Amino acid sequence: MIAAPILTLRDAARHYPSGDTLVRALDGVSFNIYPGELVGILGPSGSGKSTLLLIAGLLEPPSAGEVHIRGKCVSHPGMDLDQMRHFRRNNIGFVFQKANLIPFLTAVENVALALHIDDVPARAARSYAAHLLASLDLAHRVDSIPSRLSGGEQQRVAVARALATDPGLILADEPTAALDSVRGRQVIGLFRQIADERKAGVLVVTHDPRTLDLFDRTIEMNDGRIVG
Ligand SMILES: Nc1ncnc2c1ncn2[C@@H]1O[C@H](COP(=O)(O)OP(=O)(O)OP(=O)(O)O)[C@@H](O)[C@H]1O
Repeated sequence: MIAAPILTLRDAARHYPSGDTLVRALDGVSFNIYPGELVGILGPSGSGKSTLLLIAGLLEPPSAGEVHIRGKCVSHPGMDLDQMRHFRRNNIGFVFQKANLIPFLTAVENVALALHIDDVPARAARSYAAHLLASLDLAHRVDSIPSRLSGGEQQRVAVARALATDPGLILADEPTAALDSVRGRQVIGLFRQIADERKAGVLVVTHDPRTLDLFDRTIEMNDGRIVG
């Protein structure tokens, strides 16, 4: 039996007014992401990749169309923003180009913070955060502040933070752009492992052709549409 999709976009569009015209940043996009899949989003600058992540990540409602998570409609043009925030916090982890860690907190504190927001008691949050960091080969770095970590280590802490609430869906916007090829491959390798072991769906915007062999498939964008 084929598993149900974790994420579905159905004719999703996002338009921005610009003077007298409308910029069609996303122009009617439909696809499914299944649990355990690692999918790359490719396309030239301005093709709509980041907009697609904004809509799929429930950070903005679409101008038209729907977003479903595990078969439930969680975003459409009239959707309540508080409800979208609720679905986002319970289902989605984000990783960005820069790790954006809080500079005066240690690695373990940065990860545990994601759990404090969900009212997990401090000791349990710290213990789970340390466990997550250890699973990403950062056991020796739990008490280091970000400036003592390499770029690759900082990005692995950001991945641990994204995993803290055990989301079924991970969205990443150019997570390897600031890393050398070896560290970039490690980060995509980590996403591969997360998809395989946690059965999360992982969607990664990437310009990095060196890691494409690690993906199950790619979605190619141009002018706000899927072209391949
Ligand atoms: N808030 C906004 N207001 C107006 N236009 C926007 C807005 N956000 C995006 N756009 C436009 O929508 C189009 C798609 O932008 P988007 O950032 O999604 O592309 P991208 O493929 O992620 O580009 P890049 O690879 O350069 O990050 C572009 O023409 C952009 O200028």
